[in-house]
Amino acid sequence: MNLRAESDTPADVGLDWRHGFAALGPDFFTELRPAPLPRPHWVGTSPDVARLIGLDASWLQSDAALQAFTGNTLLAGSRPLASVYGGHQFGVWAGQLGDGRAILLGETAGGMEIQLKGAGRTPYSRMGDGRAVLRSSIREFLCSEAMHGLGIPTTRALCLSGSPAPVHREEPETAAVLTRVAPSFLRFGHFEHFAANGLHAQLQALADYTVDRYYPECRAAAERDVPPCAALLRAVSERTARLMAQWQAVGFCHGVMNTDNMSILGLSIDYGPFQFLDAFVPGHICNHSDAQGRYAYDRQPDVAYWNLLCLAQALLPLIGDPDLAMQALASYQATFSDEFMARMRAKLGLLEPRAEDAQLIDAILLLLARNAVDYPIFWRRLSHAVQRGDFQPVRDLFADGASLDPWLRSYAQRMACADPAPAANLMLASNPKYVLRKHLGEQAIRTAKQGDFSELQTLQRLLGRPFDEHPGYDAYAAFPPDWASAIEISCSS
Ligand SMILES: Nc1ncnc2c1ncn2[C@@H]1O[C@H](COP(=O)(O)OP(=O)(O)OP(=O)(O)O)[C@@H](O)[C@H]1O
Ligand SMILES: [Mg+2]
Repeated sequence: MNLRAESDTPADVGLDWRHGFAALGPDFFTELRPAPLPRPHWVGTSPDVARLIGLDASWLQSDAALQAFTGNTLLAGSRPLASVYGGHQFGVWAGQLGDGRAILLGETAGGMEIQLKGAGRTPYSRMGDGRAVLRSSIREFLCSEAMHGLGIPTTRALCLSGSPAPVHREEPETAAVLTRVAPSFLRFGHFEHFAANGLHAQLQALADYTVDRYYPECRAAAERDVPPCAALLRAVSERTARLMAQWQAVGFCHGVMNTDNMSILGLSIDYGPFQFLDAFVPGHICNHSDAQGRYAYDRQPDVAYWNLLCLAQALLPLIGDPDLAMQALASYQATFSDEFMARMRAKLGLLEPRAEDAQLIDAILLLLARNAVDYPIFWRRLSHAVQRGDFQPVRDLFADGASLDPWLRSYAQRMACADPAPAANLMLASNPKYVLRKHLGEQAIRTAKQGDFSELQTLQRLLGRPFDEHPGYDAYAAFPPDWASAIEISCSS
């Protein structure tokens, strides 16, 4: 088969481009073409994301789209490049990492960057092969769209293609290319790279670009005697705090919160060894490679703050005064707490805040942890219990149902004057019925490896609207099977 990468006329699909990042110049990236991948086939597409970037959703089904988004042909007007970044991995400065396997095609006129992950080696690939495997790409495809369905800021997934090309990880696997979309793929690690190398002019240019393009309100801060970079740090810190609150409330464990996996826009990015909690185990470690539990579920808000300290350190040459940098981070904890409380109140159906809510929330989280209760099922059952006035199905989740009764009495008192209907509606819109449990992703992977993508499509549909009932699909909202606990997810992808 002719792989066409070097020869074909670029496919013109009417996308207008503006290439904001590329305008920064060659210190920030290397221009290169994606490496061709033989005999590609579709694994999944997202018409919603196609519409988001102004792409004809029916064209997305075509062979021309398949070739373009596998990197075998170029899209007219695109300007492929791999960017350079660094990062702290598991708390240790890892030096230059850069994008070893993601190639940015450019930015659409509508302001969305399009990136191919797994599109071949780049100058930043180090020892890697530049590829991504089908297994991990399916997890990223589904989780990106699941997070969006949950209303949590995230990179999006436009499409996923597979190929019989072999890729070696712990065992032989096959290659895949994920096309993802976000306003920007800039990470804390981009700033750290230039700071660590003393490239302050480039650091300034990157910060100016980020402020002008994504945080224009930070310029106005200069008029109030706050340097724009300090205002930027504060804005990133607050977005990150809100993201952490959303992750914690929904029971999402990222698994590899290195600074190169922290988005400068506060998006969830890099769906590697992630997991949505089944049982509520606060110290749960989802990454099999994380022996110390650095990225355990309950450590995530603190890790994010540590990562923000790294960002502050990187921006210090531009901010000048360490006190100003620390002041910029000062609102992190309060922003996290406020947002977390707001999310948990919604989960409990509490329409207006009251001082005693923190106690009610702490108490239920403690009970859930002591009894290792299934986290999504607890909240969904509680929502139905409020709706129907029957709390027995909630009590049934606890080995000793009576141990929940004192809390249920406090909760009933708190809800006493409230009309249950709006409370239940809020709860049903805040407590998803469907989350991408580890075993559901695994089922979709197993069937996809046999060439059957129906399971993936079903999950895509359910997780895209996770608060809806979807009659007939209760099995996807059930307890995990016994074999789920044996699935081990590592950094290998
Ligand atoms: N197979 C590979 N070949 C080349 N580079 C790789 C490979 N796997 C990972 N890398 C690079 O190593 C760095 C750290 O990897 P990490 O697993 O955090 O990210 P990732 O999964 O590649 O992707 P992303 O963060 O873009 O979602 C990244 O910069 C990535 O480009
Ligand atoms: Mg990464």
